[in-house]
Amino acid sequence: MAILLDGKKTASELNETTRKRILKLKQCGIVPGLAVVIVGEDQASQRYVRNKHKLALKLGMNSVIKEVPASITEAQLLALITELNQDTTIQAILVQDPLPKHINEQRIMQSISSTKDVDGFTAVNVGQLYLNLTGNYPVACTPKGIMTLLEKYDIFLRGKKAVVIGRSAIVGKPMAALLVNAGASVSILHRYTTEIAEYTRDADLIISATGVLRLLGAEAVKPGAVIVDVGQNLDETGHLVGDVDFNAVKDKVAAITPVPGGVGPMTIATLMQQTVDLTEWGLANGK
Ligand SMILES: Nc1nc(=O)c2c([nH]1)NC[C@@H]1CN(c3ccc(C(=O)N[C@@H](CCC(=O)O)C(=O)O)cc3)C=[N+]21
Ligand SMILES: [Mg+2]
Repeated sequence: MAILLDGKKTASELNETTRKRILKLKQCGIVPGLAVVIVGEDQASQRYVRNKHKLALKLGMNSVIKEVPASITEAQLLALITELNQDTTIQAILVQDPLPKHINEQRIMQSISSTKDVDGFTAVNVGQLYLNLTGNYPVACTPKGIMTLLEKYDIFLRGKKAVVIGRSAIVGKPMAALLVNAGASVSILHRYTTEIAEYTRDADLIISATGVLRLLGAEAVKPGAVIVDVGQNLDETGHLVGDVDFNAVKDKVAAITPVPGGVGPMTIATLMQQTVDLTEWGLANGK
């Protein structure tokens, strides 16, 4: 059986550090504030947002949820973001993806102040990541959380063959940038890749973020590979599972993230970590 990359445990350790940082800030009269904007009533999104809210409160931060109907106009949503950009009690803003089709998602995400962009979605923050600049800037929470998890388990990346499946702005692209910056050789696969297994069979590290049930089985992975599963799919029995056929690969690979209890909790813990980062960075700039 492979080593389980325990995201639940690693996240709770990270959350403990975050809680202490918040305690210190509060002793100076500063309370980190996270605003989460949720548009419409998508079931999964509502559950994620509730979980984030509960954790934020537990760690002692100020958590604000802005729930708006799916019928909101783009102009109204832009006005809400402007309001949050100017709100001095809010240090971090997250607009829950996906947004309704009548709203231009990029226009909304790019309207978030780059100094409050806790997801690292704005062009200036993406650019800093891509250029591997040193200094303080937020990075997309799921890929950053994955890097924290790989580090925790001493997974060596320099010179390794990594395959990222999925090219989204939220996971695949920032994940690939982080891995390249860490010295891995990275292939980004996506819906137009004709033969995924051609790449994954040779990979030392596979990050799958597709939402396709059982995308990868035993024949698609190399013995001793490390598997990170970002998928959140429901199987035929209604259980939450990833993209990878866990039971089929677990005795072949060296390490694998479980779903649930792998990447998901790391994403939320990283969101909390970066809310405190943004708060502290704002202080350093005298804001
Ligand atoms: N602006 C934005 N930033 C995001 O980071 C973002 C987003 N929009 N939209 C949706 C996706 C998805 N996402 C998840 C976070 C935690 C779990 C998570 O905690 N999963 C648990 C299971 C939770 C359950 O019970 O369903 C686990 O895997 O153990 C899952 C998915 C963040 N996202
Ligand atoms: Mg994709």
